[in-house]
Amino acid sequence: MIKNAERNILLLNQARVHALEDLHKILSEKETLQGEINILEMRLTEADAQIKVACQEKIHVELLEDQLEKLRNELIHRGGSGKSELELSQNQNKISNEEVLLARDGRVHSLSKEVDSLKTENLALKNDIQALKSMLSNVKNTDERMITLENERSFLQSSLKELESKLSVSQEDSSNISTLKVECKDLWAKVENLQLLLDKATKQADQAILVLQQNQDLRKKVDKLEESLEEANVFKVSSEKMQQYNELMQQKMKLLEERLQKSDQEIHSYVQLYQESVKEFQDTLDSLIEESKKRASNEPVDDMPWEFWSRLLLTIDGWVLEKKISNTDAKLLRELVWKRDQHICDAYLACKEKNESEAVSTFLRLTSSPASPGLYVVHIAAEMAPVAKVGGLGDVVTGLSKALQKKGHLVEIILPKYDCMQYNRVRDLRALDVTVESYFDGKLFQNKVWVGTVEGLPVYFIEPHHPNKFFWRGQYYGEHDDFKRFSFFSRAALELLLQAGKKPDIIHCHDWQTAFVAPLYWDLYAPKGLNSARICFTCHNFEYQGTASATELASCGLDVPQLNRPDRMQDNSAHDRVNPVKGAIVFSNIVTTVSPTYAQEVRTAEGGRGLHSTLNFHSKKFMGILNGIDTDAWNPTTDIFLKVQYSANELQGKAENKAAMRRHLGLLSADDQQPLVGCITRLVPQKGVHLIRHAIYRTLEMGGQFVLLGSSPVAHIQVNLYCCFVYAKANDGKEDLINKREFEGIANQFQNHEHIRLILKYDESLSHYIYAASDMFIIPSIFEPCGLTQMIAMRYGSVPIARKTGGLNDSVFDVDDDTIPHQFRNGFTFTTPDEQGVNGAFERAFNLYKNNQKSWQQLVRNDMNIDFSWDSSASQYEELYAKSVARARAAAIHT
Ligand SMILES: Nc1ncnc2c1ncn2[C@@H]1O[C@H](COP(=O)(O)OP(=O)(O)O)[C@@H](O)[C@H]1O
Repeated sequence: MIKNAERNILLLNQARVHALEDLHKILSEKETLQGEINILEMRLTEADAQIKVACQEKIHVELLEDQLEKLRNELIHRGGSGKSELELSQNQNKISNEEVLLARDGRVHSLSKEVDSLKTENLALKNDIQALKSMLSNVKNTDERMITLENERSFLQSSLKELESKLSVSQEDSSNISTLKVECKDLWAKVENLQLLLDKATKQADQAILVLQQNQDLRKKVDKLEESLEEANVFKVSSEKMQQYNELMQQKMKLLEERLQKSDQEIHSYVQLYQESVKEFQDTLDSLIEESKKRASNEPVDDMPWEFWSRLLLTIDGWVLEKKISNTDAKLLRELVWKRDQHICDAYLACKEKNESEAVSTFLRLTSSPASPGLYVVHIAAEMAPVAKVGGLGDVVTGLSKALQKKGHLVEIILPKYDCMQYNRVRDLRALDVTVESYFDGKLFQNKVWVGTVEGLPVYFIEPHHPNKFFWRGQYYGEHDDFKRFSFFSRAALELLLQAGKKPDIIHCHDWQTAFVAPLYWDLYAPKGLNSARICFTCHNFEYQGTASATELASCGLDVPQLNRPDRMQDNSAHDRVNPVKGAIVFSNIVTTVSPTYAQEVRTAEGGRGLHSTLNFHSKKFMGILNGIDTDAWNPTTDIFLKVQYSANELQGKAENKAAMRRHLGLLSADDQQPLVGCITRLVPQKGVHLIRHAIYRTLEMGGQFVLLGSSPVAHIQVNLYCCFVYAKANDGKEDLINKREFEGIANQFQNHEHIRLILKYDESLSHYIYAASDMFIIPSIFEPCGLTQMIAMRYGSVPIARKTGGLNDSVFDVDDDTIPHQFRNGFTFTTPDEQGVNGAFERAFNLYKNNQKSWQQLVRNDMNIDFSWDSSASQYEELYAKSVARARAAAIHT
């Protein structure tokens, strides 16, 4: 701004100098013209005087002519009476008349000549006057111009003064800013110091609480001892009373024993009844499952041409002849073909892209377990899209389950029944007529069990009847008792499986919230008979480990001294704390994370958040599988949230969504070719919030538009400072609060801006719309376990600009990276998470968009055609599950 102002002042000064020069010229011109006018006026007066003299002489001449005429007439008159005398005198007169006439003629002639010359001079003078008049009017015009120039000059001077004052104000501002920056730095340093102090204080407070608790326990014991001492004293005083008291006590004990027996009998009968109903429920379920399996396996596939079945038979025959399969296997396979069995049809279609030996083993799998074509997988999770979704975890649970279901496995999901769920996305929700009792804090609590389908998947919702109303909090996470809430849920979920007599092959738990399942399963539930399963644990983000004071683990019935050990659940950095994620790594059969690059990163000290040594120790069972996306839910050709559906072959629809969204958000929509950058994210430090902020300003500088849809993981973060503090302590939420506040500030700054819009909330439908409307999508994460937004963005034709980390490194490949084959290049990447990194990638993206629309459109089409479905990732999970189950079965046979 200062530079602009200075440039304007310079221009104004130049204009002022020019105007003054013009003024001087005009003034000198005016002076010379005035001189000329004066001379001409003098000459005019002279000419007027001459004209006057000439006129007088003319009058005189006319008088003379009259006299002459009169004389002539007299002569003629006299000539008639005395001619001879007269003739003489006449002749004399004639001579004298002639002389007079001659003289007169000469004068007349010279006079008329003079008159003529005067006339011509007069005429010339008139012309001169005319010319002078026109010059005079020109001069007047110049005068007017001069006046307007003068006005302009004064106006320019006033704006110059204004600019000068602005300049001084902005100079003051900039000096203020620099002092503010210095102050800010100081403040940050102070904040950091305070944080350190806070951490210390928190640790001390924790220790103090422990000591306090121990003190309280001791005090209770002392109180009890004192009480019993007093009692003993009282009883000592009167032994009679003591005897009576003993008798009374014995009677009471008898009564109590009788009542206990009765209630035991009652409970027993209730338990029996309950077990019967559970068994009934399980039987019906099993028969339904059996029935559906039978139906699935018995129902012939009718929509395949006979040619298909014949080709299949010939393939099998070929393999027998080539001795690739045994006769018995061939017989079984032929039978499946004759029955036009769905599984062999699926197997054949799945093998299309595979080589022959892979195809043979796929077919042989059908013959080895014809009765059970798939696995029984139960997911126990805290999120599931779209009913209960905070971030990617929800998407993964639904996407992976749907893909496994498509591959022929039986998949079920167990979720908490949150009050804030999207109930309209659950079909046929109903409460079962049974309740499941589960243990917590030394007591048993009832759990109501609800069932319904979500995206075609069977889901069980657990509603605990616990006085703390664990899932009636209006939000999913961020409560002070999250550790209790989710350890309770993990145990209740296993209880449901046990009491319903289910025999899953795989129990798949996710993130710290359901990580308790792994130790609970092996320590408590396998011994109780729920022992058919292998445990798979997926960590979607090692940032969140849910550590808590070791004593808290006892609430869900786990043995604290047994588990708070360095090789089990003890946190690697705080030995009085337990770490659920570490527990799940130790106790699970399969441990995965959500991308191969992230799997490598978390095995290093920088990336593992304290768990790298545990992961390295258990590396044999640990691997990274890149997430997919649910391509049904994220499909621009069918997406109901869009203004217009579109596909890679018909990109006009995308442009229409862009125009409609700009109108919807009140952004300027004059120029279709103005690039629109999108960003949809949780506003947490992991996502590179400072780089998102930078990207907003950079977009503006480069002539683009920016739309941010950002949510805070803690809904009440702005309003409830106390909760924030609690959350900050438990989950490092302090920075989230700062980020959220900062973005609120930026959102306000750009409230009515024509190129920027910041929407700070969670909005599923708007997210779809933004993916469709944007041309580019920024993901500048500091670290990113997998990231789904880059894949969704590409599916909607929005080209990603991403930092090379974690799953982004496994899914976004730079258009200018020569080490990557052309067909895989799909976006713009940068390595260092700083402003230069963002700028470089941004400039390349903007450059291609603005200068080479043809290539850009091709890139968009390529991105939209990439297969990000769960298909191949689900196959990897399938393989891990199958291997683990096979190992367990083999081990069972050997024992
Ligand atoms: N503010 C928001 N409104 C709607 N959806 C959001 C919002 N923020 C993130 N999402 C969605 O959450 C998912 C983010 O998944 P991912 O990229 O794995 O990040 P994370 O799980 O770390 O939040 C995507 O489906 C994205 O569309």
